[in-house]
Amino acid sequence: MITFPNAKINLGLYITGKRPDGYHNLETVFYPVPLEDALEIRTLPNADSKFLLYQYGIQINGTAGENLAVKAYLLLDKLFHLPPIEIHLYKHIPSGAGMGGGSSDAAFMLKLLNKHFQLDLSENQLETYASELGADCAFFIKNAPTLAKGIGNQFSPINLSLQGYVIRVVKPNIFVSTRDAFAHICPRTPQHALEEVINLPVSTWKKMLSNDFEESVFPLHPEIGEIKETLYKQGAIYASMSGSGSSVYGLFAPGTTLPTSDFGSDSFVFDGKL
Ligand SMILES: C[C@@](CO)(OP(=O)(O)O)[C@H](O)COP(=O)(O)OP(=O)(O)OC[C@H]1O[C@@H](n2ccc(N)nc2=O)[C@H](O)[C@@H]1O
Ligand SMILES: Nc1ncnc2c1ncn2[C@@H]1O[C@H](COP(=O)(O)OP(=O)(O)O)[C@@H](O)[C@H]1O
Repeated sequence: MITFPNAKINLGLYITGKRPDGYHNLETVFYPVPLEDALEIRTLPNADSKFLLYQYGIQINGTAGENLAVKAYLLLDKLFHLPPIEIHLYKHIPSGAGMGGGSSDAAFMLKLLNKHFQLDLSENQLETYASELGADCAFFIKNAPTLAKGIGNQFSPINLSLQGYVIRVVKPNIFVSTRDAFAHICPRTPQHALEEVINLPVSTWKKMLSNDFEESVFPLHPEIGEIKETLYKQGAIYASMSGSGSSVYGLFAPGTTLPTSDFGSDSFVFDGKL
């Protein structure tokens, strides 16, 4: 059985406070983007090990046991004693990009196992398991535009459609660790309420909507800020870094033909339609 875990972008991201457990409270809107990995599982009868992981496409760091798709399998295996499986993971979503690729693989693995082994888990149960695997992981269960608060795991659905908008995502060859990006942040209350700004026309977002991580990440890596400027020069209505970086996206009016891009041979570029 196969599934296609997609990426997300953050529309606005405000770090509002630091909690006693070291995590940060934030406010953001997660929006799904049609840049997809491919994740396939097959039951392995008479296998010696619980799982075999085959990985293709973009390389990611870490051992098989550290892979979030595997962690998702092991989480449900602990509870439901699943048969051994073979996992094929084709990575298209760059990691360390702020696009939630690893979290998406984990959430889609939970959904895939639920279906494949008929576990009959509800969306709420899947969200609860997903939140054990990463702060933004549960978003990918419903995978619909969501306002997130708390540590990024308290969700309210929002009525927002960017359908038809053209998107360009650029990920330079720079790895920004989410943990390090948080370490340089000074939490504050946002100037404009995110719930309100997100309902305003996209043309107002340039002035009204921002990502607090840009202030901590752009000075360390000016190339990332330059990509945002380039996307505006190319005609983006709104451009921003996604999550804790290092990817930057531009939203362009429906029907836009994007100019040819030259962000350097080291950069990953995705052009698509929302
Ligand atoms: C902050 C966001 C916004 O979208 O960044 P991106 O991952 O998208 O870049 C996400 O919510 C991230 O979610 P996720 O990537 O799952 O975070 P986790 O693995 O749970 O946490 C990585 C590290 O970030 C820090 N962390 C994470 C979330 C949070 N609300 N406060 C934190 O301080 C912690 O130091 C934690 O050890
Ligand atoms: N299936 C996976 N895909 C991508 N990254 C993974 C995966 N499993 C574990 N990781 C690890 O998770 C970290 C963050 O990856 P990812 O979630 O893609 O990025 P981001 O947090 O920037 O959105 C990376 O350090 C990577 O090694």
